Amino acid sequence: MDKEDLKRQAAARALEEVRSGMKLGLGTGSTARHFVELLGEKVRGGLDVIGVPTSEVTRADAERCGIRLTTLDEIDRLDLTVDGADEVDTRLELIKGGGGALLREKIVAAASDRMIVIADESKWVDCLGKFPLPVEVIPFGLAATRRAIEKAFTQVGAAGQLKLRDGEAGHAFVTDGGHWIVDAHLGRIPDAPRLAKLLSEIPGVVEHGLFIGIASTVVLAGTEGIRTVERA
Ligand SMILES: O=C[C@H](O)[C@H](O)[C@H](O)COP(=O)(O)O
Repeated sequence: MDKEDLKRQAAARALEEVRSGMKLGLGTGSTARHFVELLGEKVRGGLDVIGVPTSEVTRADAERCGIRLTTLDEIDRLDLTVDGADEVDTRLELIKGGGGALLREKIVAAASDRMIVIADESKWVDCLGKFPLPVEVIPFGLAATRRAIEKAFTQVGAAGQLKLRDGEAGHAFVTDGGHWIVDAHLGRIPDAPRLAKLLSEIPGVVEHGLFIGIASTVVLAGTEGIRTVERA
């Protein structure tokens, strides 16, 4: 069984939580794409749901799958967001943003009554940080923002290289929101909740990939089967 099979299994389990009439947040990434595709099959079979996509890529996938879409300007709350993660720790805190969608993902997840994270077992970690932490920034004053981010790392006892994410043709990667991303190769994040707070206070930081206190449930698919972990 390869990793894509595991991702699809996790997505299928999350789909069991979806009922007609639900307003859904549709995540971004390869695991969330399995959920969107499986949801599309159910929609074509008569399931009546509406979704808010967390990226332009997911919008295109959802439209291709025939899922009705709306925005958070049209509806105020979502019943459930289903999304992937780059890392999930034992407290269900997350690193997200490996695909650059963290800002819209966090806005949508925060507007949802529940967030189910779907992942293959490789995403489950004891301590966040081995995956580089994405930090979404604006280009203006970037050197000052980088210095402030590095100071925040020091304050939580973390350290590592901060790298501007490359896009196409040698330009910086640009998010759906028109911002840039710096990835922090920290290795370990000793106090993720405190780092999240410190990063959020930096003027040039638009958002960061630490999702603290947001995920309700994680569905992990592994070679031994599927495990569901609820936030304590
Ligand atoms: O920006 C991308 C999102 O945060 C994804 O949910 C995350 O990177 C996980 O993606 P994948 O399911 O492809 O590992």
